[in-house]
Amino acid sequence: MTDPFDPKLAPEEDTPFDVSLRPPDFADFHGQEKVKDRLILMVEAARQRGDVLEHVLLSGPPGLGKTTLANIIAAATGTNLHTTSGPQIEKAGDLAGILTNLQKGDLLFIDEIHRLHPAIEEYLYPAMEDYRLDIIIDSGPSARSIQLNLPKFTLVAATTRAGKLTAPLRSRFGLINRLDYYTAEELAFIIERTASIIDVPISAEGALEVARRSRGTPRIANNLLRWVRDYAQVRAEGEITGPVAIAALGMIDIDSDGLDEMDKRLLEALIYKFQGGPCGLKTLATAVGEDESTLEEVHEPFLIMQGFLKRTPRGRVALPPAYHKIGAEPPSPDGQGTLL
Ligand SMILES: Nc1ncnc2c1ncn2[C@@H]1O[C@H](COP(=O)(O)OP(=O)(O)OP(=O)(O)O)[C@@H](O)[C@H]1O
Ligand SMILES: [Mg+2]
Repeated sequence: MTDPFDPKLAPEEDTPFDVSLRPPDFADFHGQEKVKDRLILMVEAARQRGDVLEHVLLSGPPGLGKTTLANIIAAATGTNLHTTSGPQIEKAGDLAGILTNLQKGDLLFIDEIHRLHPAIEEYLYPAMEDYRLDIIIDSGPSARSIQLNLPKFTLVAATTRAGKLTAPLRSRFGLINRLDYYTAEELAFIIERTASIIDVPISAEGALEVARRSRGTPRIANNLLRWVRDYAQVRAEGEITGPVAIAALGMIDIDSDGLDEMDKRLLEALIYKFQGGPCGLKTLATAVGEDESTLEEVHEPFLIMQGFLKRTPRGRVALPPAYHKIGAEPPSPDGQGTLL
């Protein structure tokens, strides 16, 4: 059952809350040091040469800062940012409209680029490589191809599914950056920053307790913080201390590892219904009543990173910590299951 108060159910779209919390520049963007260093260097190199920045791909699970970084890159290069997304570009004409509207040096941000239609993707290749658009007008015998020259622009693309990108598209990016989950310490820092923006007192211990339960994800950390603030205001003295954070997050069934109800349901299904796996994604998705892509993009990467689950060619397999998490006995190493 879904809990209507689960802050993780807050819309994925950026709410005004989200926008006001977005770090405006590299200095305010905490964590992802490697990615940040590379981007800062690229921006500086382009600036010194008076050139346009190379195309950049940002990949990684939802809520880790891809859109935020695109905005920061635009601010750092002092260029106009045009934002669109894979599913929004339905026809080649939509892409042509966007590209022909760009001015030299502009930054085009395409979110969810893995959802771009393959036929449209092909128009993007010459646009990215040679700043040229080949479009076909008319159809049948009178079909003609015309070429338009585009201004030199930078494509910043984001994807939660880097593996789904075609090789030709991937090879056209100067730099591919994978964002990783944040450590609890990094998230605690981000939480303290957010707390000061929304003006709620928080202790170091309180920030760390929220951070540990945030699945390595700043968006979740900010959402949980919002809930903990409400709790602290109504049930405590207003300050978020360690015990206040623990009690607040316990009330919405977020456990000490940040696992939510769907994560636990997934592990339970895998262990109790499918004897710990291997179990195919489709079967698992049906068993827990969740969409396959949500399991694959949101729940699994975190469970894998935490060592609860592994993906094998034959399907998903539960690892010993998963059994402990749901209070089941792991199978003995000799392969004789002791489950039932
Ligand atoms: N490094 C960071 N420091 C501080 N806040 C951050 C950081 N990264 C992300 N955030 C916060 O988390 C929120 C979500 O980030 P963002 O929208 O950039 O994620 P995303 O990777 O684009 O997610 P999606 O894949 O769902 O589009 C932002 O509003 C921002 O406030
Ligand atoms: Mg985004």
